[in-house]
Amino acid sequence: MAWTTILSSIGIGLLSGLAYLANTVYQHRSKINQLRKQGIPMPKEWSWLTGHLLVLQKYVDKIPPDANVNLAMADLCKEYADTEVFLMDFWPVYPPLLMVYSPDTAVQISTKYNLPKTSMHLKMMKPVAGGPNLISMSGKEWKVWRSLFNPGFSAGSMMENVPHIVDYVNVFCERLREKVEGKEMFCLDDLTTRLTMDIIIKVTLDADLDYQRKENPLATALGYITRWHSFWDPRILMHPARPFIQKYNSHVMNTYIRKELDQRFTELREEKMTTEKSTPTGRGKSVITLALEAYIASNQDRDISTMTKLDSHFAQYATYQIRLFLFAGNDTTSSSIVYTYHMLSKHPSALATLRTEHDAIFGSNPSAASALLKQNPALLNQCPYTLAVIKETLRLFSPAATMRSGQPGIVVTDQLNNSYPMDHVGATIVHQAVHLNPRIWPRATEFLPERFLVSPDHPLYPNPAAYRPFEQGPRNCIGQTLVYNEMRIVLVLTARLFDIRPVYDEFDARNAAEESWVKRGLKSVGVLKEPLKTVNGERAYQTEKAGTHPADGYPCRVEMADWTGARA
Ligand code: HEM
Repeated sequence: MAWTTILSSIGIGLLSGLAYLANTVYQHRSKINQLRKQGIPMPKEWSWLTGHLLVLQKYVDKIPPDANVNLAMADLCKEYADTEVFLMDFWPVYPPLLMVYSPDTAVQISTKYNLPKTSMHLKMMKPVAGGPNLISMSGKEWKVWRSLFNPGFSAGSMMENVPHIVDYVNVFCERLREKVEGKEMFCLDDLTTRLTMDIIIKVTLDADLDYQRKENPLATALGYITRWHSFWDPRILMHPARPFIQKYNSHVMNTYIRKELDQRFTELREEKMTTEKSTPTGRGKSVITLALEAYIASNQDRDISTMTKLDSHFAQYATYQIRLFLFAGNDTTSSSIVYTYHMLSKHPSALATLRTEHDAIFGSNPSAASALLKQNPALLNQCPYTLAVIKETLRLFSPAATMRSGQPGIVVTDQLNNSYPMDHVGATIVHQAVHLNPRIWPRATEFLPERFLVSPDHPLYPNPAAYRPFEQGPRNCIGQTLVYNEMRIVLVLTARLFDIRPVYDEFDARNAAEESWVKRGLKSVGVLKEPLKTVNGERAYQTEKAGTHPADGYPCRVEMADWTGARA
């Protein structure tokens, strides 16, 4: 009797669970079905069970297994060239999203309505930041933290960082020289990631890690978190080891940052107690300093001598933001530096124009540029072609995108004036697609830095709404001035000294030679397939590794350049 009761209770529990699940699926999919009936453009292979998940998979299968999912999405976008907006039902993996690559619709989402972030943002960014952060926050909470950090990332503040960046780039040059001497093949991505890590840690924590020369627990922990992070790849997201690895490294990062916060707080407190000024002087506005100044300012009613330690809630939130800066400021910039070298190696005439510009601004001796930049950081602003090269690289290889939540009553329109109600759907602006939109960009796939230098009446002049590597509107990237400075300094100090070229053929041949005989045998009888190695003919495709690192870390060789330029 007791058994029958237990079994029937389990049965009823299971049935109720199934009924709840079926009802949730039905409720969700019927909303999409309704939009389908209203004629909202979307792939027709929609299913009540899987939505559009399998549709995207078809495109993912056409690119290498480690390629960035946005490259597959950009391919799918081409099928909606008339509207430049279509719906993808990714639920339950992601919310259903309008895929947008029309500049005008993008402006409505980012600027006109400034739609909030989705609940997925916190979920996706939590392993990286540890908790709520500038990327995931919305509304008032976001505004408070953003205004707190805006001055620290201002153009003026960033100019103050130029001398530090020059020092780190000089170490990067030394490392490149070692590679020249060693005549070895190496992964450029590793060197640039260490460089950008040194820079972002200096700007954020005011600390010198010298990570280009030696290991450091903070940088290593962030490296692990990044390697075990993905916005899409189920092989990483569902890996059973992932939560443990991330938890451990999260702890390492929190401990390190908390120690820095406490130490800097004690310094600021002592400084404040011994000076009359309310804000400390003599220290650059590093992110950590700004956060602490705000904390002290918000406690002005308290006697500073009684504030012996940081409020733990504040310290926790400040740690999340600092972790975000370290993540956001490292990988994206490092990949972008690699892609700039890649473009220059493919376009020798652009490289020559860039070098000529550097000769004109910094004189014919490349080694003199460091000292000149330190003396007068504003010289960076006299290099328009250098900036154009960077902008064009970021157009062709954008490392990010934006996702926003829907809102009841919001309706966006496409270029044909079709309406898209956003009551139940969010939106993603697909940067890789908007930047290659052939309706907007003449010769869209070509590397033409001059498009950023021509006057508005020139056919190449870009539509400002179509160029959005850092997004637009109030939620644009806080770090963009830092990125432009960093990348310009790297080019000024390296482009005339080194010739860097990719050596994927050599890398692939070496790997093939080292392949086990079992693998070779299985390939020869067709059991194992040779994996795809290019996307649209590009071997250095963007991968799923956070920050869209180039495939296989960009194997390359470097030689001293025989540029004589102005000296000739
Ligand atoms: C090439 C390098 C970079 C690119 C392409 C890039 C791109 C972007 C994009 C597209 C967004 C909007 C994301 C969204 O809407 O969800 C964003 C936001 C953000 N980025 Fe960057 N970023 C870069 C480097 C940096 C750096 C160096 C920092 C330094 C701290 C940084 C910090 C942030 C932060 C904090 C946000 C959130 C801003 C907010 O919502 O208020 N990024 N970035």
